[in-house]
Amino acid sequence: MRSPSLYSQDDPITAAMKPSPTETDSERAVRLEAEAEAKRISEQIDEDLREERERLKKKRGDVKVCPYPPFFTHILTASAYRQLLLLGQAESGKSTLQKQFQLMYKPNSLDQERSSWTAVIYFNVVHSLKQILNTLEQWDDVLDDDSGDILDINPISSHRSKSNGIADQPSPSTSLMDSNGAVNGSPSSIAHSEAPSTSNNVGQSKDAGALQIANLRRRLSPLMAAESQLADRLSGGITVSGSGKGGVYVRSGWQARTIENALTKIKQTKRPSIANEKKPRVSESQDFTPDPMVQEIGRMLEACEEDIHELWSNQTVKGMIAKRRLKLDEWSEFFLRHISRVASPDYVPTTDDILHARIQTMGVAEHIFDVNIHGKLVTWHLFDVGGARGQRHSWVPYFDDANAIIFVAPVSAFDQYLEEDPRVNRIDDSLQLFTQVCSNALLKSVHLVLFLNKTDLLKAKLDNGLKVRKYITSFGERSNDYETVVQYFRAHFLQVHRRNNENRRVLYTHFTSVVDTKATQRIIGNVRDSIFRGYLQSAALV
Ligand SMILES: Nc1nc2c(ncn2[C@@H]2O[C@H](COP(=O)(O)OP(=O)(O)OP(=O)(O)O)[C@@H](O)[C@H]2O)c(=O)[nH]1
Ligand SMILES: [Mg+2]
Repeated sequence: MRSPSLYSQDDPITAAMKPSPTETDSERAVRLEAEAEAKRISEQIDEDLREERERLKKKRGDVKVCPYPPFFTHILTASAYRQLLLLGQAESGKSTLQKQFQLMYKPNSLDQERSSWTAVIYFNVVHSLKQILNTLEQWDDVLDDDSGDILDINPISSHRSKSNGIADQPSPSTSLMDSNGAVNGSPSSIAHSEAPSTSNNVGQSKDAGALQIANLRRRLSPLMAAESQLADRLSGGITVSGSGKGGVYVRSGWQARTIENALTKIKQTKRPSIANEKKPRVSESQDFTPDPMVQEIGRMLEACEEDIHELWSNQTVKGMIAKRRLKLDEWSEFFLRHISRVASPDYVPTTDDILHARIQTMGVAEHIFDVNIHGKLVTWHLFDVGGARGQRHSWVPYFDDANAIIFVAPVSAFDQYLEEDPRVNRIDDSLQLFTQVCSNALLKSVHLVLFLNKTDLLKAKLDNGLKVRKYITSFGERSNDYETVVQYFRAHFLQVHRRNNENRRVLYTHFTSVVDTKATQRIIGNVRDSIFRGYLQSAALV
């Protein structure tokens, strides 16, 4: 059983990387093997990226012709090549933020890769269904004597005394949102409301419920079998140890490879007609190469749409979510709620779908944008890193040339634990990581921006009655409202910064929900301006 979190300032670097004191020989062997494997893959990626950077340096046309007076030209020329790192733990929202940069500065490129996100979204759906079915199976005997099909009005009562460990798993979850349809807009239309069982028909209704789940399991089994095919397609066949929760890691440029790897090259220059305004527009000129395997899984999804609805609206499933026995990933709910659209035959991911899609970053992915700063084009090289512990050593080679860092910390994660080490609260891990970043000698002059992210999910959790003090004991008796909670977390990050700020640099903080395009793009604009102002200040011009 994990103890509640109390952030400690004691040597967080060692604390973050320390193996368990009770680690057995076999666990140690597994850990060392996993670390060696992660290191090997990471080195290969570093090598690929180094080559790519060399190639880019050679053809660097980043410095644009500038009509400014000579001294100003010098400043803009020197600043014309900027490196921006997105750092933070796994699932914090770095890649989602990168997509917002892409939307803002290179919208066409998102259009070009739109179709490759279909496989990711199918994978997210199939994986979520598997998670539901597996959890149902694990709770089978408990449900027999616990009427799991009756909704619990108190979503945080987790009935741990009966737990077989599932409720303690560190799966990130916004599943609480489900317990209150009014808040999250869960489609009450698909939640068929069965009358609660009376004492006379309890046994019968349980049998019927079990039969219904068994039938669904059978009908959905071909789809479940497709999960590994999708994972293989996305990862290019590379399995990374510690992928956790059955997730998939992808390398830089996976979008192009996914399409390239498709077995046939059917060029389709015209997309199906798009009647609905909300449907995405795929560039007419774009070559679209459907992957037959992904198409086949699309057909399976279409055929199983009713079954997926039935499972998602099943009272036992809803009850388990409400009781937090089933902790679905936050993106699961988004796609299951939109299953009719996702399972439709002419499905093309919307921008919102792409922002909610989940795929783990392996190593470091570089993205290049031309950013307009006061009429000048400055080329930004944005590095989106993998945030899982096994990936973090690959960040260091990028520290030397970094000009700015956006550190992304998910404040909704106060009730979640690291996939890599279920004893570590995610907020603790973020604080430890932020300490490392603030105190790193290579980064002491880097412009530092902090995104306290996933504020939408934090709000939903607090609205659903989740108590911060249950997970963060130092929170004490403070009020459990959104403003108090975010300011409390912010104060902790500011304290870390203050304690590690020999250079007296400014820390810019923003409360964000990076799936919110309008708000995030406004913040990106602020960040861009603050980076530029910081540069001019350091050049003593203002
Ligand atoms: N609701 C909500 N979801 C978010 C937010 N930020 C990220 N997400 C979702 O969280 C999941 C993880 O986000 P990613 O951007 O993939 O996380 P990451 O930091 O790149 O993770 P790694 O690549 O593993 O290091 C995705 O499904 C996102 O859609 C947010 O502010 N609100
Ligand atoms: Mg990522």
